[in-house]
Amino acid sequence: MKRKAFSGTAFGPAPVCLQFITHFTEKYSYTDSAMMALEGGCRWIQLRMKDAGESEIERTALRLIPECRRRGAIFIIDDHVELAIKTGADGVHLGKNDMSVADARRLAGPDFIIGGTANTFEDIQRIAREGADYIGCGPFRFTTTKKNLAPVLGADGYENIVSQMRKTGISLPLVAIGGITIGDIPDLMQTGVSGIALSGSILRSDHPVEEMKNVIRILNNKTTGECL
Ligand SMILES: Cc1ncc(COP(=O)(O)OP(=O)(O)O)c(N)n1
Ligand SMILES: Cc1ncsc1CCOP(=O)(O)O
Ligand SMILES: [Mg+2]
Repeated sequence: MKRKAFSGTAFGPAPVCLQFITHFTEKYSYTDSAMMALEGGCRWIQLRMKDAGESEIERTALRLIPECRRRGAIFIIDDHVELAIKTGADGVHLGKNDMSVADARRLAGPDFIIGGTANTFEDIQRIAREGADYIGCGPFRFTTTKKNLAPVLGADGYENIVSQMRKTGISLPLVAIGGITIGDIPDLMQTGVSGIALSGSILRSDHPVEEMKNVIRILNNKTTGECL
C-alpha cells in the first residue's frame, strides 16, 4: 500500500527521503550497486539502466524486487511504466521526455508510486497537477551520471523552490538530486527539501556500503520510505 505524504506529527518530524539511483562502474554492476545501497540501509531503490534493453531491465528488476521486499524497501524503475507494472515494482520515475505523469497514473492506478522530474517551480506545478507522489528536483550541481543536464540549482535554487511551494500549498515530497555528496547534506537539508537521491558519490567512495551508512547517520537514521 502506498503511504501518504506527511510533514511530521506530534510524534516527531517527518522521515527524510533517501533514494539510491542504480548505476554501473568498472567495479560494480547495476545489481551490485543496488545491493550495496540496501546493505548500507537505504530503503528506496530506483532501477535506472539508461542504455539497457527492456529484457535486461526486466531481468534485473525481477532479481532486485525480492531483495527490496525482504528489507521493506521501495523499488521503482526509471522511465518504463509498463515494465514497472509488469514486474510488480512499487512505482516509476518519469522525466520530461517520458510518459506524462497523468497518463502513467491512468494506466497504473492510485496505489502506484509515480515520481516526476522538475528543474523549475513551473515543472513542479505541472507534476503536482498531474498527480505525482513525489518530485525529483535538480540538478543540485554538475554530474556526469546524467546527459543533457539542466542548469544547476545549488542550495539557493532549492530554497527558492521550497518557498514557492509553501506559498502555493504544494506539499509533495521534494527530493534533491544531482552531484550530491555526503558533505552537502547538512546544508541541503536546511533548504527545506524532503530528502535526497544519490548515485555517483556512493559508488565512487572506497566503501559504498559504509558510505551509505554514513549518509543515513547524517540524516539521523530517519530514512525509511515512509516519507511517501
Ligand atoms: C529522483 C529522480 N529525479 C530525477 C530523475 C531524472 O529523471 P529524467 O529527467 O527522466 O532523466 P533520466 O533519469 O531518465 O535520465 C530521476 N531519474 N530520479
Ligand atoms: C538521474 C539524475 N538526474 C539528475 S542527476 C541524476 C543521477 C544522479 O546523480 P549523481 O550520480 O550525481 O548522484
Ligand atoms: Mg527519464
